[in-house]
Amino acid sequence: MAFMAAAATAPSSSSSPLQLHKHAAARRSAPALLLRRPRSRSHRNQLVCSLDATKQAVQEERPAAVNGVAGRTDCYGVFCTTYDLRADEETKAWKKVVSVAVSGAAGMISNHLLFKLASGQVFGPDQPIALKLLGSSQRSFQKLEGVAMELEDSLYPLLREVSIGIDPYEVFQDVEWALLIGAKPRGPGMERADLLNINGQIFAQQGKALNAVASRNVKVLVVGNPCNTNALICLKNAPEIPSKNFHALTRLDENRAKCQLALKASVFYDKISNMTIWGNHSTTQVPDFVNARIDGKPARQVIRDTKWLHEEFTKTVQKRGGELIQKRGRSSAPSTAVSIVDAIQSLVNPTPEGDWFSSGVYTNGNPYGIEEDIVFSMPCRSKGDGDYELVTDVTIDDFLWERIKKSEAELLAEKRCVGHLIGEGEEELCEVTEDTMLPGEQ
Ligand SMILES: NC(=O)C1=CN([C@@H]2O[C@H](COP(=O)(O)OP(=O)(O)OC[C@H]3O[C@@H](n4cnc5c(N)ncnc54)[C@H](OP(=O)(O)O)[C@@H]3O)[C@@H](O)[C@H]2O)C=CC1
Ligand SMILES: O=C([O-])CC(=O)C(=O)O
Repeated sequence: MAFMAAAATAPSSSSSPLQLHKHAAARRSAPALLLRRPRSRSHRNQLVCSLDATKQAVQEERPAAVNGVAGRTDCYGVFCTTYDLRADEETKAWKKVVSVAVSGAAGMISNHLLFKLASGQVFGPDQPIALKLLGSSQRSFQKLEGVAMELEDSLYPLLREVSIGIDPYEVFQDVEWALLIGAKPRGPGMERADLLNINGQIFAQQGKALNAVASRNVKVLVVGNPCNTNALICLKNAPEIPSKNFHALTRLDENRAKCQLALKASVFYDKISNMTIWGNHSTTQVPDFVNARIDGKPARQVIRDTKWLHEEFTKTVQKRGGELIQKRGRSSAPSTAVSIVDAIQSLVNPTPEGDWFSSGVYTNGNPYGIEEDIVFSMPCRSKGDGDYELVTDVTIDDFLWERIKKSEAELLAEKRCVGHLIGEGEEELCEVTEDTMLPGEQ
């Protein structure tokens, strides 16, 4: 296990970034240790070297140590610099550091997301952040080092700690947010069932790790596809964390739907509100024009072209990811990163009066009659405390309901495929239907 972390002692809060770099240079040759920030003022001048031998991880699921020595850590650069964070918090009235894990941290989406997180754009200008970057293998460790170097060179004042690792039991320790982006793309000739199984294993392991070591109120956002079913697998493997804390990212679909309505209505997209994506992040998703509003009016009062709404709008949103791949040669990354930011901000800020946002959440007593025990995208509101409630004042007409049932059926089929990963039976032959595709698949 290799790990890189900041610790806390001098320099003082008045240190300039340049001074921090000088300290970094001085520490670059320091022996490799797991450096943890002291938790109290009395420990400020200590470096705590901990190998945490008591961790009860499932050993056979854990990767081998990167440098061949279990518990050894690698530390370099400005994030090894010791500093007095508490003094910073006091003088600048900063909040307590928020600890955020990101898997797939060397991938394309993270390439955009990490810099938004570090800049303060996501959690706010008074919110220092610790980033814990998770890779999948020894091979990826070097890439993570490269990512950490770029973060270091960006001199973000709010970025107080960066650690990298390939063991989720280490990386997820005490994290308050887990942004699970890392997943295998579908390779040539790979069946959807294989994808569900391979990525499902990843999310089962990460769910177990979160259950073992993360904050008891960690918020988990699953991005890696197929994200709804991966989120279900993750939450089923983390029984000690509230199921309500798990989300599958459908915010990109919501943003795409808003863009299409704005284009059709010839308005700027900030005029579109109350946009729901129902169901799976797949080509069965249901972008809801029935409840959407344009400049405060029902979308159907502004866009009178029912055929367009029923046929083109729905299909365009469902297949937007695929169209983008065709044109760009790779799947959406910057817009996905933006939508992850939107999704987090929707949970940490109060939802504007009368509006809502979409998220793939666990169906447990939902008011719409959607099958329970799956992860389904639905309209949510938040008070800004990280939690959410489902919106009840929506109309579901026959058009929507018919399509919602289709997406529900797809998710139930996916759930049957991964029964062996959620403690519900043996591995079964997966029913792959034509509809069971990611937005990016043709
Ligand atoms: N929900 C949504 O709206 C969207 C979802 N996606 C999905 O997001 C995922 C990531 O996309 P993108 O960043 O473009 O993909 P990339 O292939 O660029 O990056 C994926 C990263 O995941 C890492 N990875 C693979 N397995 C694991 C693991 N077990 N633990 C941690 N990291 C792992 C890979 O690196 P390494 O193996 O070297 O560690 C790689 O860096 C894909 O599944 C994609 O389909 C994409 C767009 C929208
Ligand atoms: O299919 C993919 O990997 C990309 C994706 O989810 C999207 O663009 O919505």
